[in-house]
Amino acid sequence: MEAGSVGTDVSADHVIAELLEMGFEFDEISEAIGVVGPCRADVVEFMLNGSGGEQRKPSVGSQRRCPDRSARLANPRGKFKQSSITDHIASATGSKTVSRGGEVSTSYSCLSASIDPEATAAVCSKSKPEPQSLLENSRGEFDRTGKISAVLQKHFGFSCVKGFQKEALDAWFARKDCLVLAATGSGKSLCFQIPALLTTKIVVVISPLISLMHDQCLKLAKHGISACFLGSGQPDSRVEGKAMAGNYKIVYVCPETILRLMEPLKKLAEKPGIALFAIDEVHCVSKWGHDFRPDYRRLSVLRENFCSSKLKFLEHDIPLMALTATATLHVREDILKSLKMSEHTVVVLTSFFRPNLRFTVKHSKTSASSYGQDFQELIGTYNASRNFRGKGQKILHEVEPESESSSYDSLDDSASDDEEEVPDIKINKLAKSLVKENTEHELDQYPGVDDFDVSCGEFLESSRPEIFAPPVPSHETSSSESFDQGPTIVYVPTRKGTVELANYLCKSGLKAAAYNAKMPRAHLRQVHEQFHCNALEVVVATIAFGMGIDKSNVRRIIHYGLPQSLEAYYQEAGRAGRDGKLSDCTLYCNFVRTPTLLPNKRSDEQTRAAYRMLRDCFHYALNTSTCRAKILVKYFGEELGLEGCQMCDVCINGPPQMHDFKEEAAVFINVLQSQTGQATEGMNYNSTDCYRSGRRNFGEVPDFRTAVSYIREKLPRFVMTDKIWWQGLARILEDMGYIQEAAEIPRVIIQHPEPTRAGLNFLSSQPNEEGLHAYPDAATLLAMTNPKSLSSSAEWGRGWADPEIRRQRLAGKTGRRKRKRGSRKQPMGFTTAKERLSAILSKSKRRR
Ligand SMILES: Nc1ncnc2c1ncn2[C@@H]1O[C@H](COP(=O)(O)OP(=O)(O)OP(=O)(O)O)[C@@H](O)[C@H]1O
Ligand SMILES: [Mg+2]
Repeated sequence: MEAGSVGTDVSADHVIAELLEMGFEFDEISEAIGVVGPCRADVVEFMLNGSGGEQRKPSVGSQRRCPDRSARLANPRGKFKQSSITDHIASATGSKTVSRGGEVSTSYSCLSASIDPEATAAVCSKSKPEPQSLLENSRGEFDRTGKISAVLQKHFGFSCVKGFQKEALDAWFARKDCLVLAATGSGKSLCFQIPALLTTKIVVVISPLISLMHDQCLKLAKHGISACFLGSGQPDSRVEGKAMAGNYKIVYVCPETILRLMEPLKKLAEKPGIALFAIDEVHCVSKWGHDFRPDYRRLSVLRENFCSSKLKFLEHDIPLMALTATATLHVREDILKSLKMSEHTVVVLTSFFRPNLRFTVKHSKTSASSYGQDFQELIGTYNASRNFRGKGQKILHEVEPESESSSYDSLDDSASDDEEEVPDIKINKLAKSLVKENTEHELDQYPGVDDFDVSCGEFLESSRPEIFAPPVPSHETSSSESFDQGPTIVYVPTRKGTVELANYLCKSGLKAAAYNAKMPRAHLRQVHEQFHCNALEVVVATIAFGMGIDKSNVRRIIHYGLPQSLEAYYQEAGRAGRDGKLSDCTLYCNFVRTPTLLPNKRSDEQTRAAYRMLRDCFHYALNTSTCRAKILVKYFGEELGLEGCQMCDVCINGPPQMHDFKEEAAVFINVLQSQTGQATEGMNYNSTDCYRSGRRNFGEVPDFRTAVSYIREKLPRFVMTDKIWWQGLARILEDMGYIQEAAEIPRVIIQHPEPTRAGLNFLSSQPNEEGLHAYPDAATLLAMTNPKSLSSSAEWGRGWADPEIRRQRLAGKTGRRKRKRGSRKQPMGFTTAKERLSAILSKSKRRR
């Protein structure tokens, strides 16, 4: 709770609006205001603790009872009253603390204003005495609350820690291992930075990216805290030596390096001591996560080596604190196990919901030919705000008309290297040389590229720490003024895409730069710097740019192409709106193109998991009926309540009309049933009886394409239907549990669907069933509304009805697809691909 940051001077109306937004009931608020007056902190305090002692918490689901909701919905962009992360996470959302033993507690805390010192003491009293160093500056009298408030205020300018930060700090005080799961931008870094300020010991932080370590060290130095980072490149013995001698309060180390530094770290643990090992972005530990880094997995050495049973000088094990914003339940379990975290690990879990992020999905070809349509609005926005700002941007307009000179591929080599030139010209000049190196559709597979040209660095505390001004309450800025400003990050899948799109945006007058792992490190570093000092409007990047980046005013995250997982998507989207103000996260996805996995070495098990993640992501994009924020947090195991976010495209537009898929579903399942030779009790659906003569008649295995081709051939009313439409139906039936994938490794689109028992029951009972009503997904809607065929298979289907064409095609003479020589896939047919399919057959036989 930000006590005092919103003072008593704001009107009662404002306080009421804010607290309604947070989810409190109107009656409660007005009762509290009647007692304590119109101060938000006092009102919350009263509602949580004051009236009858009963704690009440706002439920996320009830967050949207604000009376002005309809006005906001009508004009969400203009007069939207922006909610802030600080409001929702610091004050409103209690964090759940769960020990691995199962103990759960919920807390609402503001150390400086409303915390109950006895409650805090209760946590301490269960633990051993405080470390000596914690007592040093307080004349033997330990005042944890006051001390935390003091360092927080002194170094960071914040008045209080958030609930989940306090939980994590409590775990550290109790010397317990701790897993912190909190939304992007919620402030996880403070959980491990504050301990460094409360003891004479050192905090060691394991972090996956040099750029991330660099940014954090730079900020810490500005806040008067000495720090250094040790990357994986050429070691600098001077910085490393100083770090291992305890000269910096916080030492950031990449996982590869920490494994090399085990012996020096043991000495450091002896003197001056290691207060904590923090493992940031800990989802990188898990093979089931989206950013698996094998070296993260070896970090179990920390628990194994830095315990009192191994190091006799230690009075207790050095606590581990693992932190992430994107870990599913499966990944969380894997983290605890892989890092060998203690049985008593405290799990601090807060909401993953980001109330100020507005999610939208749009259909697009996501190719260079669609830039014009898709980026028109973005270009217009920046150019309009530049014109509005007038003079300040003149220098850029002078450059832009020579449009060649502002694009990557057409800069003049002879341009002077004058130091005084404007930054975006410098970036473009540098980038020009990169174009040739980025012409392939290569992919950046891991965000974990060491994207800086330095492998270590030291950051001494500045003598006059810079105190960041506390965030400006959102009602004090006009949303229409602030929304359009602030930078944009566009994520594209390929390196070539970064250069092409950045080039296009530059030509359209924007200050844009490309960023991918193949570019020279000097360029990457420059883009980082330009981005952070607001010299760039748009960074077009692969996944190499993202994790942990903490720039407060990013207003838009655009994904131009489907990410590989919802974890990656939410992680990247989490770069937006870290100041708590309304920000847009737009995903452009080609609904009719089947997404594919990035080339990568994977075991079968990992491939299966990777396809599952990609499928979940595709289904998110195709969804037309469930709030997007709801799907996203559900993915991380959280329920958002019935109302949803009320901001995403689905909440705003509402679901499409339901469609009765009964007839088509019966036909489809019946054909599949015949393919697999499954018997159905009492099947009497006349229109499809003709397919029941056994699968040998038209296919040897359940096969989606064969089934659809067969339906189009046999039932004239379906001859014009598109494959995309049937894929949509298959998704619905799979969701309902009527069909399942028979292949060992399910892909994004079902390939070998076989009816389940429930599907067969539907088939036998369906003449009496009322209907099979479902929302068509986005691809199905396209197929229903688009008069043109979406997939080339529609044409294939049309021709298929002609016996002669069919004969020719089966003979491979006029095959629709001419496969490259050496291509692994076999042409579709009824007697081919035996090896590949026999595995499926035997699996489906086993199941039966
Ligand atoms: N108690 C607090 N009060 C106000 N602001 C805070 C507080 N704690 C952290 N912040 C601010 O929140 C912002 C985000 O913090 P941080 O980078 O630690 O987020 P994060 O949770 O690590 O996000 P990510 O998962 O994206 O890395 C920072 O700019 C920080 O200053
Ligand atoms: Mg972080």
